[in-house]
Amino acid sequence: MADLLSDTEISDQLPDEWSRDGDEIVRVFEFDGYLDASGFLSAAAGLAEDAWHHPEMTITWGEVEVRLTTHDAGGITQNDIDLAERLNGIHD
Ligand SMILES: C[C@H](O)[C@H](O)[C@H]1CNC2=NC(N)=NC(=O)C2=N1
Repeated sequence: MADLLSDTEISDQLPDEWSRDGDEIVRVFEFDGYLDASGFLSAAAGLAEDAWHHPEMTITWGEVEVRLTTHDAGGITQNDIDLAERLNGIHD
């Protein structure tokens, strides 16, 4: 199981456009419309399944909010940081 990151490690490693919210890291990805957002959601789900690390994702018109935490560890681990970077990679 992945170890919890320290506050310093989290702040040092937060990927671009992500922020910390307690025991989660969060980013709102923006899109031109609902179908673009849903396409991202589907691709993100594939990356999550591939990583076997699953975020909470909320889709609204033109936005997908992604929240990551490691449930097994009870907080933020390297798994969250790594998946956040991969999600940035399919959006930015
Ligand atoms: C049994 C355990 O829940 C699974 O191995 C995986 C599934 N996906 C997961 N996703 C997240 N975000 N945290 C986990 O701890 C986690 N665990």
